[in-house]
Amino acid sequence: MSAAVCVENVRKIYDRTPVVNGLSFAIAPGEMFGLLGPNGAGKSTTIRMLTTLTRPSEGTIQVAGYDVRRDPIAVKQQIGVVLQQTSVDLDLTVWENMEFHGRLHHIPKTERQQRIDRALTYVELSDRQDVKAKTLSGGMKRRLQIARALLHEPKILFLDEPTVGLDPQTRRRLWEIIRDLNRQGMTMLLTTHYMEEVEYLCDRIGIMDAGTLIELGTLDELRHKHGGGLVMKQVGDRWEYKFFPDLDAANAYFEAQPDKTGLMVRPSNLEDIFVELTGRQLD
Ligand SMILES: Nc1ncnc2c1ncn2[C@@H]1O[C@H](COP(=O)(O)OP(=O)(O)OP(=O)(O)O)[C@@H](O)[C@H]1O
Repeated sequence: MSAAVCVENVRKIYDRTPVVNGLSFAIAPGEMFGLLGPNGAGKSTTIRMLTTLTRPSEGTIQVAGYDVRRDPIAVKQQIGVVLQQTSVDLDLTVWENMEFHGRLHHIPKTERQQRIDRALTYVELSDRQDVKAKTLSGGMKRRLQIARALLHEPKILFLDEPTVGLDPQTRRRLWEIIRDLNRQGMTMLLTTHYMEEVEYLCDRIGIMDAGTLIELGTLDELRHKHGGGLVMKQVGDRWEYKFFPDLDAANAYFEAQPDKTGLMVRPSNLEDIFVELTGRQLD
C-alpha cells in the first residue's frame, strides 16, 4: 500500500535561511505519527507545507497520493487540519462555523446537516450548537476545530499542538477523541511538546531539531537504541544523566557506586531520550 504521506528531501527557506532542511519521512495509512522537537525546530513549518498552507522551497511532498505543489486542491479535499491558533470564527455560532465549512466543501444541504449533527455529537458540543464560538472555553474551541476538520470526511488529520494550553482533564478527553479517530482508521500526524502525549498516542515518533529529523522510530525502538535505563545524579540544583542499554545495567552501575548520595536509578522515558538527542543533556 502506498504511503499516506511521503516527504522527500524537503527544504523550506525563509529569508535565505533554511528552517526545514533535507527532511524525509513517510507515514503509512492508518498510522498515528508524532512529530516532536524543541521550539523553532520546524514542526509547524512542516505541517504548513504538508497541508498546502506554504510551499516547500525544494523537494517533494505527497499527501494521500497527491503532490502538494501540483495538486493542492485535491490535497485539501483529503485532509483535515487543526492548527495551533484557534481558527474558528468567534462571531459565528458553533453550528454556523460548521455550516460555513460544509458549504466550502460543497456538501449537499441534507447530508451537511446530518454530518454536522453527527460531528457535534461526537465532540460533545451539541448542547452548544447555537451559542457564539467566542463564548466557548479553550477546550471546547479545540473540539469545534476537530469537528469542523472532520466534516468533509478527510483521510488524514493534521493536528498542530492540539492540546497546548488545556487543563489535564480536557487534554485527556481530546486524547480519547484522537485515539478513537485513529482506531477508526484515520491517518494522523500530530506535533506536540508533551512527551507523554506522544508516548500515549503515537505509533511512531519523529524527533526534529534545526529543521531536520534527528531520530525516527517506535518508542520501543528509540528506547532500545538510546538506552532503557538511566542513572541520575543531583549536582546542586540540576541533574546529570547517564544512559544504559537497559534497567539491569543501570542498576548494576548504581549498586557498584560506593557513594550513592544524590543518585537515582529508573527506566528511561521519551523525555530523557529527547533531552539527550537535542543536546539538553546535563552531563
Ligand atoms: N513566515 C516565516 N518567515 C520567516 N521565518 C519563519 C516563518 N515561519 C517560521 N519561521 C522560522 O522558522 C523556524 C521554525 O519555526 P516553526 O514555527 O516551524 O518551529 P516549531 O518547531 O513549530 O516551533 P514551536 O515549537 O515553537 O511552535 C523558526 O526559526 C521561525 O522563526
